Amino acid sequence: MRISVAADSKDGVAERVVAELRGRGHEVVTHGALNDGERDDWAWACELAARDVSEGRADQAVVCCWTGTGASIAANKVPGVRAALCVDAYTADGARKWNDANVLALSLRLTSDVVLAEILDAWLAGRPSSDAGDVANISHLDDI
Ligand SMILES: O=C(CO)[C@H](O)[C@H](O)COP(=O)(O)O
Repeated sequence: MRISVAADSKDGVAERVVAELRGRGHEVVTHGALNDGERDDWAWACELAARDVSEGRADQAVVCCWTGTGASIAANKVPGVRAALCVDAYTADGARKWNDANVLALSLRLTSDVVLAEILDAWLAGRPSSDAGDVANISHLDDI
């Protein structure tokens, strides 16, 4: 897959996200602090990654900030994006299975290297279940 990754800092697991995805064979596009000289602004960088998904330049995105909250809020402002802040593999699996989430939000502070690998395994293996059809019940909010 082609996956956009945004972060407002290289702290924590930011660069590890990119390495883990590339190591799994994915094509990675980076935004924000992951690119030398680019803005280290979470709202700006995470919007870019989310727009890559909504405008078809990426299949999925991973958005990161220190807490993960701003990253998820910024991404969820973009129409067609369903960003889920995931703290463990169970949440990541549920986000794909039940919410058909297309953007993974992570906390750079909270996510350890080990948990990151578990989250990515679950996220990348996850497929929307029939329950994910409930997502249609919120799609009208994209127009607001
Ligand atoms: O977690 C975040 C937003 O949700 C940011 O990473 C945190 O606020 C730090 O940002 P800044 O370096 O701009 O103060």
